[in-house]
Amino acid sequence: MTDTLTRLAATIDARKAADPDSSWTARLLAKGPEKCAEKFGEEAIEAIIEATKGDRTRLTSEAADVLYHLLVMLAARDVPLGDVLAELDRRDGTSGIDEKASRPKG
Ligand SMILES: N=c1c2ncn([C@@H]3O[C@H](COP(=O)(O)OP(=O)(O)OP(=O)(O)O)[C@@H](O)[C@H]3O)c2ncn1[C@@H]1O[C@H](COP(=O)(O)O)[C@@H](O)[C@H]1O
Repeated sequence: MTDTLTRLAATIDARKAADPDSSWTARLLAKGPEKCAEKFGEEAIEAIIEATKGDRTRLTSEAADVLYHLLVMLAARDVPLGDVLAELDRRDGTSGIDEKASRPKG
């Protein structure tokens, strides 16, 4: 899973210098980070719709779209996937319930 995402992130990074006529990623990146973020939001909503309906096949496909567009959005803002994975590693073993309870009240 991580290998797949790392490979895809590297492909997306390489597309920063590609021709928008031959690469969908390059075309998306050329539209700017705001458009990439908007596109990610659209894909997330499509995944939400399929999750709500309960169609596992369509949800799988939409989830793949979400992950691809998440990586494009991160690339558009020069946030390395490695930083996100490191943040997940940092959280590993900390229950969300415990983390929430430890937040300052107010
Ligand atoms: N994983 C993907 C990937 N997932 C989705 N898409 C494209 O994202 C686009 C989404 O377009 P739309 O907005 O029309 O999507 P949609 O939601 O399906 O369409 P509607 O419901 O809105 O009609 C489609 O053209 C998909 O083909 C992707 N394009 C590229 N990749 C990966 O990126 C690599 C590089 O691609 P290029 O940059 O095109 O060389 C590829 O080898 C793939 O590994």
